[in-house]
Amino acid sequence: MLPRARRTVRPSSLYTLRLADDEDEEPPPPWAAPIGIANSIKGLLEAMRGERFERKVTVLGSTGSIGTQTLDIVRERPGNFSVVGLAATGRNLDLLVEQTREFRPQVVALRDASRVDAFRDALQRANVPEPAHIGGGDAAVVECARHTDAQVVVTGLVGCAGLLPTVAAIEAGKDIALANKETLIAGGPVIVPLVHKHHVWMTPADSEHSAIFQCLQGAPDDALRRITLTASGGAFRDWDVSRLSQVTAADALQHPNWNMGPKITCDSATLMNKGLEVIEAHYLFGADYDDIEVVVHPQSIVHSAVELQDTSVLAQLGWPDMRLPLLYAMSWPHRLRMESMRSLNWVEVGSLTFRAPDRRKYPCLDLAYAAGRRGGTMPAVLNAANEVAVEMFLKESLPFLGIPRVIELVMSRHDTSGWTTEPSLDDIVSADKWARTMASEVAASQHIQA
Ligand SMILES: NC(=O)C1=CN([C@@H]2O[C@H](COP(=O)(O)OP(=O)(O)OC[C@H]3O[C@@H](n4cnc5c(N)ncnc54)[C@H](OP(=O)(O)O)[C@@H]3O)[C@@H](O)[C@H]2O)C=CC1
Ligand SMILES: CC(=O)[C@@H](O)[C@H](O)COP(=O)(O)O
Ligand SMILES: [Mn+2]
Repeated sequence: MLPRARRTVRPSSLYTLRLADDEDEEPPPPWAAPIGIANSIKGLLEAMRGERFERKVTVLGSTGSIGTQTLDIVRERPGNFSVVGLAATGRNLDLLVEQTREFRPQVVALRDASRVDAFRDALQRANVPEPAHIGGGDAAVVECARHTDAQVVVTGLVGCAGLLPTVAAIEAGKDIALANKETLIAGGPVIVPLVHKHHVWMTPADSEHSAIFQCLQGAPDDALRRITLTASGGAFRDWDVSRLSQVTAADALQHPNWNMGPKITCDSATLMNKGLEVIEAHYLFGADYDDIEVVVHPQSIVHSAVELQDTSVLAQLGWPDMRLPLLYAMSWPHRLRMESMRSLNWVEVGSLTFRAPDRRKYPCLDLAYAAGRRGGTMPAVLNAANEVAVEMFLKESLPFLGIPRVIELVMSRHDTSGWTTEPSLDDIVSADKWARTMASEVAASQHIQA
């Protein structure tokens, strides 16, 4: 058996990125190996060159929960951040116009091309100068993601729709502040090597992965022994499992601690969000699935923890406020002060409690572990089936308990002949497409609806 250190942190971990050797490249110099040294060198070089820390940012999903909080950061730290591009669907035109007025992006993309004319009209009515580029459709979102001037792309759009824009941004040499976890779940086998190839940084904005990332600063890259992801337990954490057959979308959207978009809020209620985060942690930190555990922590103050080889446990704490992980993802390795962010008050927090997740109540968690362990295109299939099932549940055309049933059936029908653990982007995109069709069919069946 391999020593534990070798099993837990593989060289494919994203944080050996610039340190990892491409096959035809020199192996990394010994000084480059520990993450802490690499971080301080990056920050030190900037300081030695007398550079002011400034980053040009593109925000994909600018009108959503992640997008608006990212722009709150830009608003509060204009000396450090400026906006190059904004992308949204075009559903919320007023907000997009207001963001264009305030942040003066060079490029705005509307996924719904039919909204472009209305956007131009609204800009004119509001006396807002037109950005240099306005585009519509999926291709425009991809163009926005790779627009020349941006250094960092914050991925705040929802679902696997983030995959191709993220690939384009990486290929264009942008650093990625990753909120859109579905992209890494589905595309991990392609995204991880691509990040290495293009020597970009992918910093996690998801609160748990940001916590892990923060705890690993300064640790040698073979130091990680185990990851503990904390879960709030979602809307139904205090509900008896017997009541879940009756719950509505409105019930599922009552998150106890976080104010987020509808899709992720529903994922929190099924614990699929945590399942997706297990797979996300696997790709980001190179940890084996056996070394990633989930605990329910109803207060959402401890955002996750790592155990190091010597059993020392490091955790990151803070109020449930996404601006902190977003700020760190955008400014790493710097630490910027935000006056609007409140210091943690230990006495106000009072007690921190932890318990094991009820696996009967949350079958999505085990489905995600199974998909992650299978690897290849199975996580893409899990994710796509979940996206379809959640959308149907939110439209009240699928019962809550139908969500895991749909996912399990679609996974069981995924053709694994000619199986590869290293699928291409095309393989992933077709698996995603197949799973969506299959999920819609399966979800309509009497057996699932019962
Ligand atoms: N919210 C949070 O606190 C957290 C979110 N995440 C992840 O971040 C991502 C975003 O979540 P959240 O902000 O809650 O979602 P929201 O639903 O609040 O916002 C989604 C945003 O993406 C836009 N959008 C959706 N699809 C597309 C597309 N195909 N092309 C361009 N823009 C698109 C929406 O535009 P429009 O407004 O026009 O519809 C909106 O601006 C998800 O992957 C989620 O899992 C991770 C951790 C925490
Ligand atoms: C804020 C964030 O990162 C979310 O992913 C959050 O973790 C959701 O809460 P749950 O712990 O309920 O999934
Ligand atoms: Mn999270």
